[in-house]
Amino acid sequence: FEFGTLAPKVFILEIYLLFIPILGRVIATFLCSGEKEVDLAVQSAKAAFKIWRKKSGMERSRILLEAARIIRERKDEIATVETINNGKSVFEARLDIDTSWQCLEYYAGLAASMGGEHVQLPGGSFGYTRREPLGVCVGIGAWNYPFQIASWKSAPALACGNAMVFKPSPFTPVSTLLLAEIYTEAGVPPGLFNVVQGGAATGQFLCQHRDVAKVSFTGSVPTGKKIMELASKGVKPVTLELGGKSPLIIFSDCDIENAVRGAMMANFLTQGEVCCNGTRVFVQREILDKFTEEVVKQTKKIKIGDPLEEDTRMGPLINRSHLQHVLGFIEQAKNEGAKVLCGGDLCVPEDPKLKDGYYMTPCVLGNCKDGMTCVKEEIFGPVMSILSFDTEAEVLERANDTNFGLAAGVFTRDIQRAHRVVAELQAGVCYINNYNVSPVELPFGGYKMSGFGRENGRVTIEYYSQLKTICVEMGDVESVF
Ligand SMILES: NC(=O)c1ccc[n+]([C@@H]2O[C@H](COP(=O)([O-])OP(=O)(O)OC[C@H]3O[C@@H](n4cnc5c(N)ncnc54)[C@H](O)[C@@H]3O)[C@@H](O)[C@H]2O)c1
Ligand SMILES: NCCCC=O
Repeated sequence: FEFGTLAPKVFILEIYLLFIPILGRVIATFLCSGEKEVDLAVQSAKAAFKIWRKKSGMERSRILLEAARIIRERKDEIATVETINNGKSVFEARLDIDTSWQCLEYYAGLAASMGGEHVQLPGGSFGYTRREPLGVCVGIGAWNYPFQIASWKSAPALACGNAMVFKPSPFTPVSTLLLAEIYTEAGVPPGLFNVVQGGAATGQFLCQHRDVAKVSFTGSVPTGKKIMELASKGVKPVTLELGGKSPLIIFSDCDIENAVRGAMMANFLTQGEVCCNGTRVFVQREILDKFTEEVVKQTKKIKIGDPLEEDTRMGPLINRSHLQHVLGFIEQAKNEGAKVLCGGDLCVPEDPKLKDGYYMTPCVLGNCKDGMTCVKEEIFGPVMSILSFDTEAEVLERANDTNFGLAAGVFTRDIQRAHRVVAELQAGVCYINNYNVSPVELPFGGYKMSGFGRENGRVTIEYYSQLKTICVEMGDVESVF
């Protein structure tokens, strides 16, 4: 809940109220970091960077492995904090924490093998390249995967020898502090991973800071554009992990049970508040009725309620205004001719203590058409839109008809068709016969307005390092003068 804004260059403290979505009430207030605090954080990261960059890859690797070990050991505690802060089921939060320590382990594994190449030149001369860190990197996160986002950004950054100042979303400020605590306990130099709290103004101070070498951002497209603009003023490289409206294509020759499970995974994790969700579900006409019937049946079975209970699979949305925003999309979908096949209502769980939380029933919309708002815009809530199609060529054209390009999925038993279709899909991450799995060994990121740069996978090393070329002369200088 943001109070006012901070005009650039004017130092006014903002106060944030921290709501707990499970109960719908304030559990804390905190002050945001202003220009002065941001500068202190960057300066302390800069001092830590001087020590860290001198360490060998093996030394950095050992510390990252120790941090990964501590995260594994504290998994339940971190997952509980994440659930209280975000509202996602604790079952799911534990999976997020798993991909977090796995990410640290993965980049610990790469840290020691980072290096350049040696090139022979005429006359015994030679050249070589060094892969060097960038300096102080900034991470800015969204509220849907707070701990995971901070881990996915900091692990490759630190493995490459950088320092990081991270700003979580003001809606979910807590779990990143645990990550900072863990890095410190694991042995990183003080200040190497700093956390500043706040909203847009704090984020702007970070992006504009002259000692910041790079900005890695996860959030919405409109904010991504602003960040790119700010960073361009200092010619700072940016990674943008932005929103999506991804297609999931279900061909009639698929294994229907798997396709239904895939569609559920593609739409209802974290209350549907997932960037890469496959919310445009294109189903081939021959199996439309059967698929729809089964998806609706499964959706109605999702247990909504206190996300700290083991068998809950859907908790509250992040806050009241977002809940209203999502319900507004459903109202508009009805007005535009979509049919609510299930859900889409406010939900008051039986437990009286949850009565003020931000719960809704997961929704499946039928009779959807390409031009409807629910099909075109990112809803970021538990709302699946089902569309029918007849041919492969037609569905490809329609699937790609969007400015977003984060993810896409296809379900079919025809292996040739599967690869032919994903080759044509304009999306950074494509799934064949599954959806929303995130192995950290594979790069993650978008095409088109869903952003650029990647997280995870070997390639991300290139987004957190720079290449130096050294040219060595073994003979005399042959001057042209
Ligand atoms: N592609 C991905 O990996 C990915 C992952 C998670 C979420 N997302 C996207 O994030 C969005 C939801 O998250 P959100 O509501 O937190 O997004 P948001 O853009 O509102 O905010 C994201 C972060 O940016 C900060 N911020 C806001 N304005 C800023 C500014 N002018 N300068 C600097 N920082 C600023 C916010 O405080 C927050 O920390 C969705 O669109 C979703 O698809 C993308
Ligand atoms: N598990 C990856 C989710 C990132 C997007 O919100």
